[in-house]
Amino acid sequence: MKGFFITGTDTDVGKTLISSGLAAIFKEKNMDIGVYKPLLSGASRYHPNSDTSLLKEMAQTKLSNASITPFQFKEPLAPYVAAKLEGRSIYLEDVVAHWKKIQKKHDYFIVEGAGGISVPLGEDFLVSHLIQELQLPIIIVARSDLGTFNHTFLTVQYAKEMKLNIAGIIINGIDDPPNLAEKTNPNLIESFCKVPILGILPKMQVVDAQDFKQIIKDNIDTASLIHQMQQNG
Ligand SMILES: Nc1ncnc2c1ncn2[C@@H]1O[C@H](COP(=O)(O)OP(=O)(O)OP(=O)(O)O)[C@@H](O)[C@H]1O
Ligand SMILES: C[C@H](N)[C@H](N)CCCCCC(=O)O
Ligand SMILES: [Mg+2]
Repeated sequence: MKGFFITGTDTDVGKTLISSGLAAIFKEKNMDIGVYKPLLSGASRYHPNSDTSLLKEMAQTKLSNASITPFQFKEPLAPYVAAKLEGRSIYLEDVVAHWKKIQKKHDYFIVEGAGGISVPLGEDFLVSHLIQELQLPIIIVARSDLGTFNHTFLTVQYAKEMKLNIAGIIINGIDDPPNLAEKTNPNLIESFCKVPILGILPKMQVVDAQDFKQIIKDNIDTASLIHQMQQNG
């Protein structure tokens, strides 16, 4: 399977906005793109603002909300914990079984995890283990401000230890004008992590997914991402 797994240094770093924007850009290029956000906590997959709905709408896929997100949980917690509170147990093989069903429906996929790369998703697995199963290259979404170096470095080291294929890092939410940490972080991250920065995205005053798609186009070499997707798999 070809595509990207969008992970991050934390929850709320912009994975969904970036995943849905990238999916919309690939769709515009006539690519047959699907989305998968297997575990959603703290929202209903049918709510118009849920990760699931935004991904589906931007990718313009016919996949149902239930197949994009087979597992949903009420509480806004790590999926493993949210599942436990409902007396449920989720196993990696269940998530992979759903993936095997939907992956036949599109040529390319954007997959979003939940929170950061080591968040517990189920009984026996973290986000990183799901990535190993899906065998997709990862894009790491990181914050822009002070403190992000440490989170990003640790995420990259862990991803390397887990033998994941890292396509690059997207730094999201830079201020206008950028503060001193935001100005110096990209070079610092690139030189110590030895992973390419794919783009630096500004903080939006009013968040709109279509406008964000344009921001991605303006700041990320999406043609090169498409090329990478076509080569992989
Ligand atoms: N560049 C940005 N400018 C302004 N707001 C942003 C930006 N990126 C993300 N946001 C906002 O930050 C919030 C978190 O973004 P998003 O839902 O994409 O995070 P996430 O990493 O997918 O979180 P989760 O781990 O819950 O899936 C959202 O309200 C989103 O609109
Ligand atoms: C509910 C939230 N929006 C995420 N999907 C889940 C985030 C779990 C984070 C767990 C942690 O790193 O402490
Ligand atoms: Mg999200």
